[in-house]
Amino acid sequence: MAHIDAGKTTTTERILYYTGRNYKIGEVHEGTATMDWMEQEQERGITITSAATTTYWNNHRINIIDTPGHVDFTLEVERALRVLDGAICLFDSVAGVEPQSETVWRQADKYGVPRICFVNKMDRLGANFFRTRDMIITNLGAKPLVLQIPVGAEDNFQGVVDLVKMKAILWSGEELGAKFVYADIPADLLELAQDYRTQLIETIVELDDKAMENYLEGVEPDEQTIKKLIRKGTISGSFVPVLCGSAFKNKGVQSLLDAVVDYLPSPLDLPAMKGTDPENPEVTIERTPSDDEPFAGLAFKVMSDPFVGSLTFVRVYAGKLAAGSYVLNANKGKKERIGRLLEMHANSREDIKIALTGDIVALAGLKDTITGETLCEAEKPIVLERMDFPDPVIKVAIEPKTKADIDKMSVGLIKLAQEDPSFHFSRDEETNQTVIEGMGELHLEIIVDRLKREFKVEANVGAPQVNYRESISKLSEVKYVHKKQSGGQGQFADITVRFEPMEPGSGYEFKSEIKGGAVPKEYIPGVMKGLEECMSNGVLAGFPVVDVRAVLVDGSYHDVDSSVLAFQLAARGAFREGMRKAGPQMLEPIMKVEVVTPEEHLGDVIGDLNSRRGQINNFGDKPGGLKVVDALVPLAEMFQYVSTLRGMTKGRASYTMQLAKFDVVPQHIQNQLSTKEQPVAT
Ligand SMILES: Nc1nc2c(ncn2[C@@H]2O[C@H](COP(=O)(O)OP(=O)(O)OP(=O)(O)O)[C@@H](O)[C@H]2O)c(=O)[nH]1
Repeated sequence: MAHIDAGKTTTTERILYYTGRNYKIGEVHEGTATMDWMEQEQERGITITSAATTTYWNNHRINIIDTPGHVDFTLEVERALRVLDGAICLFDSVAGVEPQSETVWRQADKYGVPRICFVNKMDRLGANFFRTRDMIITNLGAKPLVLQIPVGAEDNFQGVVDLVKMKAILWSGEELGAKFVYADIPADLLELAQDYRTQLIETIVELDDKAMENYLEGVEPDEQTIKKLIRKGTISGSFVPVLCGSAFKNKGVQSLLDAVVDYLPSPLDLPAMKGTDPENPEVTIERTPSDDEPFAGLAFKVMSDPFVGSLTFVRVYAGKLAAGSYVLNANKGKKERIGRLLEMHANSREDIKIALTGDIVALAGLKDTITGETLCEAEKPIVLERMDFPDPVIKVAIEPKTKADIDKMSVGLIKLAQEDPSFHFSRDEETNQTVIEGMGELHLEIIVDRLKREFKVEANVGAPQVNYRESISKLSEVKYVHKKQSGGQGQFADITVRFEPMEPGSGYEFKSEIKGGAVPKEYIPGVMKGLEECMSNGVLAGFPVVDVRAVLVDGSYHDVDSSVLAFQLAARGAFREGMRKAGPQMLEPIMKVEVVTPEEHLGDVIGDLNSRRGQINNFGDKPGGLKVVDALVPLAEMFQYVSTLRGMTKGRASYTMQLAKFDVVPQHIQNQLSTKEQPVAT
């Protein structure tokens, strides 16, 4: 995991080569990287989908997922971190810890994933290992444990000093299979190496009383104990080991692989996986990671596949999964037959008979299972914790160029949405328009491109629009009576609903405080349904409503005329009235933007950000005489920023942005939005 361009794919290619999976090394810039197998990835030199690959090193099986760095594909990082047991966090040694590294670091924190840092690109002009180490402390708030220091840098980068063995490892060339030798530590590095070795030992003996006692008596732990303690502290998150190298020049990758085996957890090191009983969601169930436990696995990715229809990637958390067997989809309560079981190697595959605890495998031809669902042994059902799916922040209208393509487009959109839960689409029956929603301009551009290439649909695309939200600013309580008596059976429902604002990011919640059956139990689902329907359609301009709790406080019913439908209709009425009285407001996504620019363009960059309603938070210096500007800017003002910035700085500045928060839209813009038409394809 890393910021865009730190070298994830380049490093993964070396790993596949050294572990004997590939016989040649694919290069990202030549469009031949194995892991970037999609055409769009090869053309653009970026990773879009996460390919899962299995390989072996020192008698250990390693499953690798190479994640994208671009923020639009954050879902891929999220699902990889949900199912992997450890991560390598890569840094560009010139740029150090970049904004997207911070984001993925926080994501890894959320899932408690132990990690190793690899300071890559040590061959580049301006490489600085120690500055990057310091930034791990200041920017990530983590505790780095330096296991290697570099021998030379830039053109003269030769290898590393291994502080565990107290030996230099020098690579003798830059050719693919680059060979290395162990050598004595160069004299000019001896003192520095000794300092860092002392820091290393003093940190790890803290984890073991016996080792600490010995150390205080002047006896250092032996190599085996050092490794054991580094492993212990890495898994518990006490520190993060830091290594360095240059993937592109084939230096440092073998020792990185050793570190993966030595320090990152095996699936068997992990605590029992928590889940719930599908029949009774309040009951917690645990599954110990062991082949002897009943099978439980999580589907974390679904990919359409030209040969087998669809491939469902599953991480096995407990037990065994055999080809030809039946399992239960615990979320849906449906049985699925495991036809083919495949071990994936980037885009090739191998049929296997059985998968064991800890394995990541692909299942061919599952019928009902989607991303985030649990497969398990039918007699021992469990629902494992799902993963978080980010909500789309932008949308565009699309329309097939010919009427004949309408059906093909629907098929394509359904398939793409199955693969990618951060992509949504909807069809407005009234205007006959299809709107696609995603995480950013690049995300939607790739979707449209895939529609064209994989589903042969040419589409007209409208201008991107922000996915606004609506919320409320104060509490309101309304009584609403739905009554109809004209002809046929009458309808009656009476409810009182309180609408309460909630913390940003808390979504929507329903609660019932009904006592004594004022609204009978069987009608409450009607109220819930009516409210839920309205939540996707706010009262100001029809945007989804968030951060609201609706509490059903009171009501009454009629013995003959009340029905679920009547309560559903009452809830809709209560929603409309209640929201209007609760100080409704529009929210917009605010992006954290970081621009890196040569000093001479700094004034222009800042002026332009100001004109985009930007709030400049910070200035600073970057290596190479560059300036960095941090700002918060509404996403609505950031469309096409890439070309403006390029024009303004003659292509010398770069920027990244990510979602920081949702904030209230200024009133004059809210007024425009409430009257504006929804997006139209051009
Ligand atoms: N000089 C130098 N260049 C490197 C090194 N590692 C990677 N690169 C180059 O950096 C660029 C980006 O590398 P990638 O491997 O695509 O980076 P990535 O992190 O996978 O990028 P995304 O998937 O797009 O986020 C490519 O042009 C690589 O050749 C290195 O060690 N030294």
